[in-house]
Amino acid sequence: MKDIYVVGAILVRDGKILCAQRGGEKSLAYLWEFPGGKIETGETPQTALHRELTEELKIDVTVSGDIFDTTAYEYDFGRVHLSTIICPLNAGVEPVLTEHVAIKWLAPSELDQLDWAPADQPTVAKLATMTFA
Ligand SMILES: Nc1nc2c([nH]c(=O)n2[C@H]2C[C@H](O)[C@@H](COP(=O)(O)OP(=O)(O)OP(=O)(O)O)O2)c(=O)[nH]1
Repeated sequence: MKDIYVVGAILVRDGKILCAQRGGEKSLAYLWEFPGGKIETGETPQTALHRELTEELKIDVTVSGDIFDTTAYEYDFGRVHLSTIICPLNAGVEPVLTEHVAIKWLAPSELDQLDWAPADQPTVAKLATMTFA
């Protein structure tokens, strides 16, 4: 099975977390995820995430945190290893949707209202018990 290394951002603002909905033409259509993508050769999770957030959401975010969580899930197309990093988002910085069909800002305890990609579910459960300033 192919191993796919992915990094996702837990973008936090005003105590809420940004949730992004995948498009209908992609794999895992319409499921919710953390914005991000595949780590390319020569990239660290942090540099890959900075690149992906610039490409996907047109935001310039300082990605300096450590890995918050790593999960693995075997999809029919490969085994996704998803690492997530918490990134504070400054007030006034507005994401622009270029790939996702919707975004929502939810409190940690509200995250389970959405239909998350399977690889994300353990991380969502871990976040659900937390509070962010
Ligand atoms: N960005 C992101 N990808 C995730 C999450 N959870 C999860 O299973 N994935 C999967 C979807 C994709 O198979 C892969 C990320 O690839 P990508 O973001 O670079 O590419 P993509 O959505 O266009 O997917 P693909 O068409 O290449 O399969 O990881 C998540 O929270 N964020």
